[in-house]
Amino acid sequence: MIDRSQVEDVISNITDPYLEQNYVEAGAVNSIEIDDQSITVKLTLPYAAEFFGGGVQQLLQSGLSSEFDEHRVEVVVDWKVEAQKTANNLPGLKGVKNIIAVASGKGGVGKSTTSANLALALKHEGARVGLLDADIYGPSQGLMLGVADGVRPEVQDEKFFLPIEAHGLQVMSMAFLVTENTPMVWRGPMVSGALQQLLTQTLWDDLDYLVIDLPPGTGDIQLTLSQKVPVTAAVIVTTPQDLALLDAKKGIEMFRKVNVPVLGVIENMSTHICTKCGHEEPIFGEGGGDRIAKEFGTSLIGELPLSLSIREKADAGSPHVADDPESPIAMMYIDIARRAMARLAQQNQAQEEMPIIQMSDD
Ligand SMILES: Nc1ncnc2c1ncn2[C@@H]1O[C@H](COP(=O)(O)OP(=O)(O)OP(=O)(O)O)[C@@H](O)[C@H]1O
Repeated sequence: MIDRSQVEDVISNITDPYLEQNYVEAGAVNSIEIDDQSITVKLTLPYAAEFFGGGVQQLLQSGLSSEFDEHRVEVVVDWKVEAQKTANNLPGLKGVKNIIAVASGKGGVGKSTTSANLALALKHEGARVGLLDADIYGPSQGLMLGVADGVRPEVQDEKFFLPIEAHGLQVMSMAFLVTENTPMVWRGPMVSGALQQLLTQTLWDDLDYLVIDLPPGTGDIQLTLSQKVPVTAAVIVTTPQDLALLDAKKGIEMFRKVNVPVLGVIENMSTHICTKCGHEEPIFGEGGGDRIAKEFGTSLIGELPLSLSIREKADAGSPHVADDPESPIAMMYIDIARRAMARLAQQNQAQEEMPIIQMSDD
C-alpha cells in the first residue's frame, strides 16, 4: 500500500513558479486520499488561478500518474484568496480582503496604465477586484477604463457610494465626483482626508484585491496615505532611466519607513518593440529595475515594453488585458499579477517565520 509520504515526495518535486516553493512547503496540499486502486489529491492555491490552476492540475496529474501507474490518480486544484494582515495592523476595510498600493517615485512612468492592467489581470484569473484612483491630481482611471463622461456613482443612504463597474472591475475615482467646472485645489491634508473618505464610504463588494493607484511621488501625501490606509503591500512602478530609478529607490525607502511590505518593482517601458520589424531594444538601458530591487532586498516582478498598443488601448478606454487578453503583452501583465498575488499570499507566512524577540529586564 502506498503511504502519504510517497505521494508528498512526488508533489514536493513540483515547484510553483509564482510561489517559488513546492506545493507541500507552500502548504497548498489540502487532502490526500489513498486506497488500493486510487489516489486523490486536493490542492488549494493561495492566489487566484482560474487559468493557471489548470496547468498546475495537469503537472501534478502527470507527475503522480507516472509514479503510481497502477493507481487511478485524480488531482483537483482550486484556489482561495485569504485576507493578509494589514501593514501596521490597521483595521481592514469592509468588503476588501487585500489592498495593493501601486506607487511610483515620479510622474509619467506609467503607474496608472500599469495599475489598470494589473487590476484587470487579477480579475482575469478570477479574483474579485476593485480599483481606486487615488491619483487625485491627475485621475485617469475613468478615461482609461472607458467610463463615459458624466457617469456618477449612485449614492446609498445619503452616505455611501456604489463603485462604478468597468470591464468587470469595481472602480472609484475622485474624477467621478467633480466636474470640469469645479476644479479642486488640493492641499496635503485635504488629499488624505478625501482619499480616506473615498475608500471608506465606497461600498466595495466582497473584493479579493483592491488596487490603489497612488499619486506619483514620495512626499508627505504619499507618506501619510501609506500610514493611514490599511494597505497589505505595495508595488513600485519605474522606468529604466537613472533618474526614475533614483526616485523608485525613494519609494521603496518610504514604504520601508512606514512598515509597508514591498512586493516588488515593475519596470515599465523596459524595451522598445519596433512596430515595423518587431525588433526589441533596451533604449533606456538594461537591468536597472533588477539592480535597485536587489539593492533594497526586494525583487523585480516584471518588465513591460514600451509599446504603442499599450498606449493606444489605454487611451481608447480598453486597456490591453481587457482588449486582447490572449496577446503576449496581456500575458506579461497576467504573469506580474500572479507573481504579486503569490508574494502577497506569502506575507503572513513570512511574518510567522520571523523570530520573536524576547525582551527581558536583566
Ligand atoms: N508600456 C508603455 N508603453 C507605451 N506607452 C505607455 C506605457 N505605459 C504607459 N504608457 C503611456 O505613457 C503615458 C503616461 O502613463 P500613465 O498616465 O499611466 O503614467 P503615470 O505614471 O500614472 O502618470 P502620472 O503619475 O502623471 O499620473 C500615457 O500616455 C500612457 O498611455
